[in-house]
Amino acid sequence: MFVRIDGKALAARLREEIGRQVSRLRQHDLVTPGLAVILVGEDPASQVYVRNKATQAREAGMSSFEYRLADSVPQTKLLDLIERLNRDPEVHGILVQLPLPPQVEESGVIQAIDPGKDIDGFHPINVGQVAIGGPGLVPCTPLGCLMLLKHQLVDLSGQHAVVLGRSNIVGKPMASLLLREDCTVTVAHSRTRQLEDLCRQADILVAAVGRPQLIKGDWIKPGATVIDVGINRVEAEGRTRLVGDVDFATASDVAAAITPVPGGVGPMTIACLLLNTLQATCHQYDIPFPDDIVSRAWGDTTAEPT
Ligand SMILES: Nc1nc2c(c(=O)[nH]1)N[C@@H](CN(C=O)c1ccc(C(=O)N[C@@H](CCC(=O)O)C(=O)O)cc1)CN2
Ligand SMILES: [Mg+2]
Repeated sequence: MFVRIDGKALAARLREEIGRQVSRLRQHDLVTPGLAVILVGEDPASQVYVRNKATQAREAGMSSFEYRLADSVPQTKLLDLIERLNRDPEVHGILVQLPLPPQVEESGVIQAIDPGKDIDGFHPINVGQVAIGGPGLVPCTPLGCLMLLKHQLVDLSGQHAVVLGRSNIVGKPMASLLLREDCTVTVAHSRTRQLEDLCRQADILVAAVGRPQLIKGDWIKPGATVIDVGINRVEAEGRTRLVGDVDFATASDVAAAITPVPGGVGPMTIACLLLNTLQATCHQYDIPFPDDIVSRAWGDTTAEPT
């Protein structure tokens, strides 16, 4: 039986459980987790994502601090703000929404964030921890993908996972996380030869290439589990529609399970951001982090954050 993996519903349940944990911290007068979000410029999609992050943080009982900077902001001003937030005791998680305008150098900005408050998990210290299987903050999109995979499959050991895309935000950390689950991992990208043949060998296919509906049903192994990370806006018949990197209609005839777009990975990204904020807060206050939070939310054996 084909399964449409309902990331939207699973993310809502996870956010509810995070909210319960936040109110537990607040009831005991321990701390109110605080999330600071920095947006540079006026990219319409980024504005929506930042608004959703702030709203969902408040709904979970967290404090939310939003900083909107002009598109032309000098790098030094952005770094000064990050430095101030690093020292602010009411802020436990900091993120800078990507993409950044061309005059701002992304890696310098990411490295300015205190690794303990880097709830995006983009700082080289957290990237390194994910790669060596150590403690640290895991990037939200691959963490959400892993949770959806474990919800669907429970045990990933021995599965051949093909990750399409090698970005620092999704492809590379996704490959590290799947290796930690004892998958056999292949990372493919724009220069990979015989891409279709490779995809057909995948028990697990994670598509993060940003090419609308590139992956058709005949690229997929029968019974595979497909995670679609793509968020592509396409114009059709005078309307804008959101589609993934996977052609859902043909893929659903072949795959066992697929995440839809919208309503799959995207909502999990923001739920995992709140989870990372809770984790960062607990760590900063030496409060035990409730390791079973995902299974509490979903009532199953799904992956726990690391
Ligand atoms: N600092 C960061 N920047 C960016 C990240 C990130 O994780 N950290 N990821 C993306 C954008 N992103 C979060 O920031 C994000 C993208 C999409 C969604 C989402 O819920 N999508 C919905 C559809 C929404 C729509 O209509 O556009 C869905 O898939 O159902 C959430 C978060 C790049 N930048
Ligand atoms: Mg690529």
